[in-house]
Amino acid sequence: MLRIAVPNKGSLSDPAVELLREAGYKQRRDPRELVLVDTRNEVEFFFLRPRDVAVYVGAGTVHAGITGRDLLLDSGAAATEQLELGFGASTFRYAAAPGEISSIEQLAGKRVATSYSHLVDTHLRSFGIEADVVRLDGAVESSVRLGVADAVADVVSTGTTLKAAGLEVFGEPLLVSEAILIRSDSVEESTVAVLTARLRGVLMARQYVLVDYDVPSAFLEDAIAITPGFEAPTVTPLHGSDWHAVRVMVPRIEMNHVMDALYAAGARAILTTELLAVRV
Ligand SMILES: Nc1ncnc2c1ncn2[C@@H]1O[C@H](COP(=O)(O)OP(=O)(O)OP(=O)(O)O)[C@@H](O)[C@H]1O
Ligand SMILES: O=P(O)(O)OC[C@H]1O[C@H](OP(=O)(O)OP(=O)(O)O)[C@H](O)[C@@H]1O
Ligand SMILES: [Mg+2]
Repeated sequence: MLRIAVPNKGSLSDPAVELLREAGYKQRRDPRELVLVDTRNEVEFFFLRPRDVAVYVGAGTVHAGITGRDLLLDSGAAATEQLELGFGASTFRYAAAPGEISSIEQLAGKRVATSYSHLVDTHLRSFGIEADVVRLDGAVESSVRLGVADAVADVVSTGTTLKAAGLEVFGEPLLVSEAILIRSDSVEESTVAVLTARLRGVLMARQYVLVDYDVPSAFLEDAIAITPGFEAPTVTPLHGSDWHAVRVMVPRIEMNHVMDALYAAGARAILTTELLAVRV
């Protein structure tokens, strides 16, 4: 049975559960449940701390998991990024009190507080900088005000937490992160092929809509130029008339522009439909 690790709390937990549910997997209703067996899909889900997901997957006792790229890199686990999941976006950045430290070089000899000590150690070493990395469990933004560190390295999403702590980012981001599906290095890629295809299918269904329209044959090529689709749109002649029906996938964010352009090009009966899941 395939074993999958899922964050049991924090910002990745709800979107991860929602994604798996949309992909047809049974998911827990009670946040206290730690294990859930989906017999229909032959999958066992383990709800673990976000930081521990990569550790279990790296050990190979769990085949795959959902975590953040930043957490995977910090763990140093023997696991590989398999698929970007389109949520939990963040950057990982250095920050300090304004005017105190404004470049990575100035961190030499200073104390840097973080919950991601491996990631920060590795980054500083790659710049040849010797600094004292202070490992904290969370809420690292308070460490400067409380005199435990001179700078922090932490997850930044909206920047609200940093601002409230009176800190400003400096230097280039250490990395750009988002939620990812990871696979243990000790399992074949084929082990997680169905899981990956299902998740990719949900992500595509979220990004695309299905557009149907009728168009006079004389304007068919103009309309197809507006909606080229992935490979080619499905084109069907309409019975007893000089019109064609077209069905094509369109990126959701372009949907309204595409409908306007199709109408202007002579298309009519333009319908847009939500997709539930996709395999391409
Ligand atoms: N405010 C946020 N917006 C988007 N993603 C975030 C945010 N905070 C954290 N993340 C992402 O979520 C993951 C960390 O999850 P989270 O902070 O929920 O777990 P944790 O810090 O291990 O647990 P906890 O905060 O409960 O101690 C990282 O991949 C991080 O990039
Ligand atoms: O840029 P923002 O939108 O303000 O979000 C970033 C904050 O979110 C995370 O904290 P979390 O809630 O996970 O608490 P933690 O520090 O205890 O992990 C992260 O560690 C930052 O503190
Ligand atoms: Mg956190």
